[in-house]
Amino acid sequence: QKSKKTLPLPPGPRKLPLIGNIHQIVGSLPHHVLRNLSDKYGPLMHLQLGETSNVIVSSSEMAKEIFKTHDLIMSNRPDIFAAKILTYNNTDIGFSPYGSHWRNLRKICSLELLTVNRVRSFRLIREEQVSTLVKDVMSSTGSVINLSHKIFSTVSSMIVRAAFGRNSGNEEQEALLSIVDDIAKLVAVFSVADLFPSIEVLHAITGMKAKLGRVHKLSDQMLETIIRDQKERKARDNENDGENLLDVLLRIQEQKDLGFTLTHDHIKAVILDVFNAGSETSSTALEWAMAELIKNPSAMAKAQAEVRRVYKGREFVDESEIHELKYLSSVVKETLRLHPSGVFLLPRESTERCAIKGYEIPAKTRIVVNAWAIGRDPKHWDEADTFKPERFLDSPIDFQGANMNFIPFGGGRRICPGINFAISSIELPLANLLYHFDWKLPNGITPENFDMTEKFAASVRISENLQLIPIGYQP
Ligand code: HEM
Repeated sequence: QKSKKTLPLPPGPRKLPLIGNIHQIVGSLPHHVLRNLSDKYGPLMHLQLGETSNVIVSSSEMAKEIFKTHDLIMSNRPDIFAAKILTYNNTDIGFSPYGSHWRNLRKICSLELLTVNRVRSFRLIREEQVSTLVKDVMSSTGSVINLSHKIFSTVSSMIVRAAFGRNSGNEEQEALLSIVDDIAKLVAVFSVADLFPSIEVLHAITGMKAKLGRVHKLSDQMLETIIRDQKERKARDNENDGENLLDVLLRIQEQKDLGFTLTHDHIKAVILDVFNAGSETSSTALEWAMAELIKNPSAMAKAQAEVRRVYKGREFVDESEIHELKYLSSVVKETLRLHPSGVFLLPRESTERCAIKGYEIPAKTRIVVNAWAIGRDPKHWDEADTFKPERFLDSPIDFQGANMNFIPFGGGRRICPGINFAISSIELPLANLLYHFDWKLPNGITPENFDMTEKFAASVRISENLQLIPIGYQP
């Protein structure tokens, strides 16, 4: 829809001088706050937050306008101070401005780094980590365990090993994951200074600048050590145990016919992206899948019956038959519909003005898509708030962003390039947790009063850690 004359901005609540609508969005669960506001002002809503102009998208029809009709001019990311410092001046994939550098990195992802074959090549790593998880849980059968911790450590170990191979020691891994956790919190934190870009000194006054500088220095030192060690090891051992992600990037860097330069900093930025984009998101999804199955015993029984039938008599659920677990795969989809790991995906920024449904979207508007609200829209989902994996059983809806009612991985040009990686890291541990164990709630808690309250952190997680009792299952 092209129009020359300036149209009105999308509707939104009344704005106060200077702060605009900031006071209206403060609340513990911003995805709920924004959905409630959108119920009043519409699925394309304008909010002025300090100096920044924002459009909040809360329906699949409007998401289609962003990710399909206007995808080309909606594929930039806003400049976020924390991200800029931590991602080597936005030279990673996730925060890179739309342009040739970003295109080069995406090409590396789709041809080398995150291809189906590459993800498949990490099968052994996943199976080993999940086997460690099963043994660990088995040793506590009958007593209460903190399953959330075990899930996070399993998924992160899979990612660390895929990135750096088998040799990174436990201490190094712990230190790295703690930095990644700090980074996630710093980027997720609602930074007032980002809403007033003209007042640069705010970043220093709020203490953000110093904090970011410290974390960046630590993460940089750690990446330097890992890269140096890996180069030395390759030169020394000449081992050939399959390429990890860092190997791939170092090899590509050497290629002379690339047509662009992949610098040392770019490699660090991309590796950091894989951790930041991959570990918390996949762990959170797995945690919610277990929580929903505990809350819904009949879905749990169906998922367990399926995996116990397909893997009957086997000691371990490996990846050989995992594609046959149709119900399990629907459980993962239904989990991501109700609990997308990034409730607002990653913010976009328009590069040119455009018109959507008769409203003006000026250039440099931040576009925030409430994927959580879209996944629960009663206009498109029957019993929208109910966990019903069956709805995906005979449905063609996949993760690739073709159906705008289901966009946990985003859509358009900037859709998540790690979908295969993510789904493999969620399905295998889930299948094993269901095959080897029955699960009970402690202290007289029943599925009915099991608390599913959310908390807003780096991603939206279940408020309390999953405290559950595993009971070893013998076929
Ligand atoms: C359940 C797990 C995951 C979820 C829900 C998820 C979701 C997302 C979303 C919503 C975006 C923004 C897309 C957009 O702007 O339209 C994104 C971007 C991204 N994701 Fe994922 N992701 C997951 C796992 C992973 C994994 C495992 C990796 C890598 C191994 C990864 C790598 C990335 C990267 C590099 C980007 C930036 C893409 C760009 O800006 O061009 N993600 N992800």
